[in-house]
Amino acid sequence: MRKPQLVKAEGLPDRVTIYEVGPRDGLQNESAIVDVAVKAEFIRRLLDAGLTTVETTSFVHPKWVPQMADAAELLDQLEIPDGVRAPVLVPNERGLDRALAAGVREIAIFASATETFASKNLNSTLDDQFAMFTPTIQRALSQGLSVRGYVSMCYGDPWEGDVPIDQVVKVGAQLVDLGCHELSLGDTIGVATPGQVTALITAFGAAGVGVDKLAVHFHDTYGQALANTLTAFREGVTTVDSSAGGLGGCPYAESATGNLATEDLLWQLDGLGIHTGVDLLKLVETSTWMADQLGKPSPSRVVQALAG
Ligand SMILES: CC(C)(COP(=O)([O-])OP(=O)([O-])OC[C@H]1O[C@@H](n2cnc3c(N)ncnc32)[C@H](O)[C@@H]1OP(=O)([O-])[O-])[C@@H](O)C(=O)NCCC(=O)NCCSC(=O)C[C@@](C)(O)CC(=O)[O-]
Repeated sequence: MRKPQLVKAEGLPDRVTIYEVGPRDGLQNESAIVDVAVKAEFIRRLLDAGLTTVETTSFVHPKWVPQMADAAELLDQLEIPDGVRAPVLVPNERGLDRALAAGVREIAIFASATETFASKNLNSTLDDQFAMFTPTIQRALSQGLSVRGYVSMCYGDPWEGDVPIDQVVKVGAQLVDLGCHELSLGDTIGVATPGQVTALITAFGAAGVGVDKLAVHFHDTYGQALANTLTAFREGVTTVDSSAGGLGGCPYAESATGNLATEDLLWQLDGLGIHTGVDLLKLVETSTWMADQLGKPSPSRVVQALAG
């Protein structure tokens, strides 16, 4: 299999953690509901490819996202090896109850930076969403779980347009204050450009949330995801969300397309000599297998170039 030529560049980290979201962010957006056994096999293959952080599913209301209704059954079919992080998305205390019953050790809370998306995605408001998150995070922490926080619509919102940077920072800083160990900045509809990325990371730094706490999460709607990710690395971020095969989207933001593909990210990181511990060939095989299961080709450019 072809590999990128290794040429290092200045000002980049030596290693990066890939936070794989394909089984959750990817499969939540498939119109057909994927069989639970296929989901479990997908996750096993991702782990076998060397990914050590895989967001497996979500404990949201099954009527809101029927694709994730099998969360408990899926976790029951998985054995998570020592040293692997397998977080799940949880919006509220009911979701936390279900996650705890399934033996989960890490959850991810997801907040909106805009009023409209808080209403559409959480049936809440910008302020009231914290009435849901606060007791959920507090109880999760008291049970020894670690909690990641997402902020969605950081760089643009399909209904409200530009999103004030202060509004994003306010929501994110509140999540960190509540005890989130990591904050993932979501470009939910894939509109960000590199200048925005630098500005947002800088604004978080000024608010006391340093790059050691930040992760980036780009959708690739306008083809900017890799440029944005590289910008974030140059700013000192070392955790990046991506989705095997470029699966993804958000059912409550119609203009959201697939996430940054993990293979496209890996091609760049391997070329730059940045360590991830992930085997590109195995990942391409996994995404090709998953594309067969879904009956449609992977949107990842690297999967398309290397498969077959
Ligand atoms: C937040 C809610 C639950 C509010 O939904 P709601 O209808 O306002 O909930 P409620 O609190 O009023 O409760 C109504 C009923 O739902 C039940 N209920 C309540 N919660 C749960 C639960 N967790 N699991 C199961 N059942 C639940 C609850 O028990 C009650 O049952 P009843 O008493 O009527 O029998 C709903 O809006 C929801 O589930 N939203 C999730 C939407 C979602 O999953 N979106 C995709 C993920 S976000 C994303 O993709 C973006 C991200 C993270 O990737 C980053 C980026 O790209 O930006």
